[in-house]
Amino acid sequence: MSLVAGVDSSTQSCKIVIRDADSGELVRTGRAPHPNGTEVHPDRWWEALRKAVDDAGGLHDVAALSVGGQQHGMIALDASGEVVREALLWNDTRSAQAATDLIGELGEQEWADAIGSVPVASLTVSKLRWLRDAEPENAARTHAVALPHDWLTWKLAGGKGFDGLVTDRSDASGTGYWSPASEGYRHDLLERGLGHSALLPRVLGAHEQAGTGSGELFGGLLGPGAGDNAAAALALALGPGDVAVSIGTSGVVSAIADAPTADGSGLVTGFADATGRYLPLACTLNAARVLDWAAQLLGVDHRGLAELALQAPSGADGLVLVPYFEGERTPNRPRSTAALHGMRLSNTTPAHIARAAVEALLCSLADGIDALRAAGVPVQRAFLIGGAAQSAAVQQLAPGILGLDVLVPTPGEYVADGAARQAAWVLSGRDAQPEWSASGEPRVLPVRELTPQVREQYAQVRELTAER
Ligand SMILES: Nc1ncnc2c1ncn2[C@@H]1O[C@H](COP(=O)(O)OP(=O)(O)O)[C@@H](O)[C@H]1O
Ligand SMILES: O=C(CO)[C@@H](O)[C@H](O)COP(=O)(O)O
Repeated sequence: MSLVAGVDSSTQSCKIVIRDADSGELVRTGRAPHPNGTEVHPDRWWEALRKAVDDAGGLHDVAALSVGGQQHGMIALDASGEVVREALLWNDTRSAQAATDLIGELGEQEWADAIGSVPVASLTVSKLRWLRDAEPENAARTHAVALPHDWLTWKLAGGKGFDGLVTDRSDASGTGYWSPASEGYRHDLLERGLGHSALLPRVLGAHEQAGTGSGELFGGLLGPGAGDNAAAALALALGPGDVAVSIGTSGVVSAIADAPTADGSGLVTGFADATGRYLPLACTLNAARVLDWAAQLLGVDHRGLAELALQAPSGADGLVLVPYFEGERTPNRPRSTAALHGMRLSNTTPAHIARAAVEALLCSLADGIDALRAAGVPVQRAFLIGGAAQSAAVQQLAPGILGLDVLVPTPGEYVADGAARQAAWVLSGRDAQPEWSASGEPRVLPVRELTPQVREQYAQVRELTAER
């Protein structure tokens, strides 16, 4: 029996799954937390990976490993491979003005045609422009630019020299200087951001080997890895009409497409997937943490929050939360704040507030699904994944608000699973992906009653927020 490992280095934690390479059967798992904040030294991610590996009982018997990770994070490396400054994460919005400047120079549709997406604060190219303008000395020292999953794969291989710095097309497509349509880097756009050229990771094919581990933490075969959403799509084996709805720190709706998208409105980012196809996606900054906020405010745990939310009526008697606590990316409102509308003495009970929080989260994801449809992506059913997908209230309200049958796969780490599946693919040396039979059938939650009034009252107040 050969074993493979998949890593999810996500915003809040590092998770690892170890599975049988042939059947996909789960053998063991591990996890470790990441520090809070939107500016993190990559060494903290390496430390968390080491702890997660320990927690999983080590990698001594693992033949191949791939890393999936949070997308877009800017890791600037100097000529000797040292990190120039803390990485700026996908949800750091200080680069909002830089994104606006980049759009002003080229135009929305021109960016979408060039790289599949219109720059927002999250994209790496906007963060590099911020670095150029705010920290010119750090920009000048930047010799190479990597993403979180590229850097961790490189560290596993020993972290020496730049020949081993590799990435895959899914994560490259979230940088803002790689074109899914032409499958190549746009060095001109990198230079437009950073102000000078820099070395970029080599983009590997979907199941191409990325070398071997150095032996310090892992000595087996390394896969190319993937952006987290592409890794989850690999694990779910999404088909036409399927949408993955991921509720982690980010709220993401994504689908597999056979052709690249170029949405000049900026609502849908036209990324690549981890199999050679495409992954149109809409991503919000406010998802699981909206429920974390509500639970903390009301002094309950997540089970208690779900119970409260299910006690209140649909629409929370007109109490509507606009959940832009962290600013927002989709729609692009980086300076926005959250707002609670329609407050009356009678509808501000804990149950109403809990209900408004869950409805706000689902309405913002439903807006993302509308944007996918408007970009020509067929949408028929939704797979619910990510930490907050386990909320009973989210599960119960999702079909009515999303207007779709919802499938809840067996609780698990779908990003890490997708990375493990990629590792098995690399290990097999075959062109076809491994057929894994081990994952159980998802639970189907059919649409019983549509609740369009919840989305209508949300749409009425969605624009009414103060700037930070
Ligand atoms: N039962 C639950 N109900 C609501 N939220 C939950 C539940 N379980 C976990 N979460 C939340 O999910 C988030 C972690 O999900 P995860 O997908 O791992 O995030 P990320 O990928 O961004 O690190 C946390 O904010 C956590 O509080
Ligand atoms: O920015 C995006 C997608 O474009 C996010 O999906 C990040 O990749 C972070 O994901 P989580 O850690 O929240 O799952």
